[in-house]
Amino acid sequence: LPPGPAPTSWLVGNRNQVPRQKPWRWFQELNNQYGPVVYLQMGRTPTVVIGTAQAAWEILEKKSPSTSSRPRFIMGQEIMSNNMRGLMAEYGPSWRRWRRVLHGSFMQKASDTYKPIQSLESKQLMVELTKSPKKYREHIERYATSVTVVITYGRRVHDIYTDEVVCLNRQTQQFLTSINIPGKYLVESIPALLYLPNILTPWRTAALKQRAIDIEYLTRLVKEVQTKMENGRAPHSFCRQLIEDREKHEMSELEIAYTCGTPFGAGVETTAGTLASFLLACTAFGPSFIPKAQKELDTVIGPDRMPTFDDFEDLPFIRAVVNETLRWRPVAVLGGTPHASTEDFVYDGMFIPKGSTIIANLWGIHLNPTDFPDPHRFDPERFMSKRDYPGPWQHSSFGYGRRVCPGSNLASNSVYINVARILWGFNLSKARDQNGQEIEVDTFAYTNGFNSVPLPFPISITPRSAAHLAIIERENEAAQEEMKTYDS
Ligand code: HEM
Repeated sequence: LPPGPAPTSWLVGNRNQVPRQKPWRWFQELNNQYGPVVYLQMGRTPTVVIGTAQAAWEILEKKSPSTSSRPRFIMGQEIMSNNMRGLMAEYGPSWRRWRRVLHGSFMQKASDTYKPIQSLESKQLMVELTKSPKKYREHIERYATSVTVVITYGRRVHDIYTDEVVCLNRQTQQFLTSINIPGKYLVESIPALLYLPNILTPWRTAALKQRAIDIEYLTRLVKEVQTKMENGRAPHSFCRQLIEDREKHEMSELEIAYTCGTPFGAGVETTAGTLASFLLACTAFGPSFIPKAQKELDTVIGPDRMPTFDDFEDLPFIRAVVNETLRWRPVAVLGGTPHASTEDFVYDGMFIPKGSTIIANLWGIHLNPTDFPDPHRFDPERFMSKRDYPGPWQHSSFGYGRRVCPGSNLASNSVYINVARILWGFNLSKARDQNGQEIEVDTFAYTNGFNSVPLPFPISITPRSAAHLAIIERENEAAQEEMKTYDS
């Protein structure tokens, strides 16, 4: 077996040693102490923590036929979701069908068809940042949410606090996060408890209640799209596509409903959190990279128009800023949902048993000084030349193997277009207090959740010039006209 700390007891193994707060830091320490692959015993489940890009690539990419399943999530997947959420599904025919559908709608070429709405929503984000810069967090969340809901159901989101779809989805995600905490429920370690009657299992009741709420609103949203299709008023959307291709994919109405819930669950907090990290990096490290970024933008774009997707190839430094943002503070800090092995195998002389939970700790992988010297420093220059690093992106933000993030193109496009435009249009620096002193920010102040996103921080965001402001306003006016089609 790989090396690791001794378990504290036969029954719970190492479970009680795992810190409740930011366990990724402890995992990083273990990898520093024991090596790139560490073994833990979580209850009865063998668990492997990977701490380097190379080991993660070898295990999760090269051995992907045996390492692409998920651990059992009894509360979140089996009870609350009746095994309907593909993200937590075990590797098998039903996951494959779900994944094929997502590929068809989100990978490479398909994701290009969403660029127009990403561009339009980004123009609204720009104008919102001019009007109420202190509410930057609300604005980037509205951007990420509205793009997701337009793509999924063909309708916009104007207010993230009152929109019904957003509130219901948020409740679902919060419930899911609150029950998917390792060690919280005994039934996760002793599945035989599932056979007890309902009266003896009160933990089941709340999860079943949430399941009923989810089924009601997820199916209602699909029916709304169906009605719009019948009336000839449904813009193109993921949901409409699924309804049209229903027979080809052999999906039930409920499967369509849950599949449509996927982009919200996986794509909103990740995208908004990454953009928040970008703004935090601007606040903490701005003078070291913003001048170079703005010089590139001024040379290639100039002050008379905003950057677009067509400028992507001509903006190498902006692309480097995007990659560095994804590396510097990986939002899916533990590599997203863990993988699970479906066969015994040997890696570098170490035995990995079938049924192991495998965690690719992105905190350790991205903050490994061998691959990224001075790793906590935000430095886009790392991405200006090709380095010896496994995989297509030179970072590991989107995970590995057959489970690699199917929304990676959509997400990268959102990060690119907003990073390019925000750097083009705004001066970004530390906010100042009443005495005119700069307010320092803490680049480690992040949430403890499944996704780790920056806690609120102050930042100064002001238009670079009157000319930039005029273009931001003009572009937004035209964008609002174009987006009306999603409001009917
Ligand atoms: C910056 C934004 C994003 C980041 C950093 C990110 C990262 C990740 C990571 C690390 C995984 C786990 C991969 C693995 O298991 O090895 C994942 C899975 C996933 N992501 Fe993303 N993601 C982002 C945005 C999105 C978006 C916009 C979507 C919308 C379609 C999406 C959909 C998914 C789905 C469905 C999975 C589960 C795949 C499966 O289990 O087969 N993600 N993502």
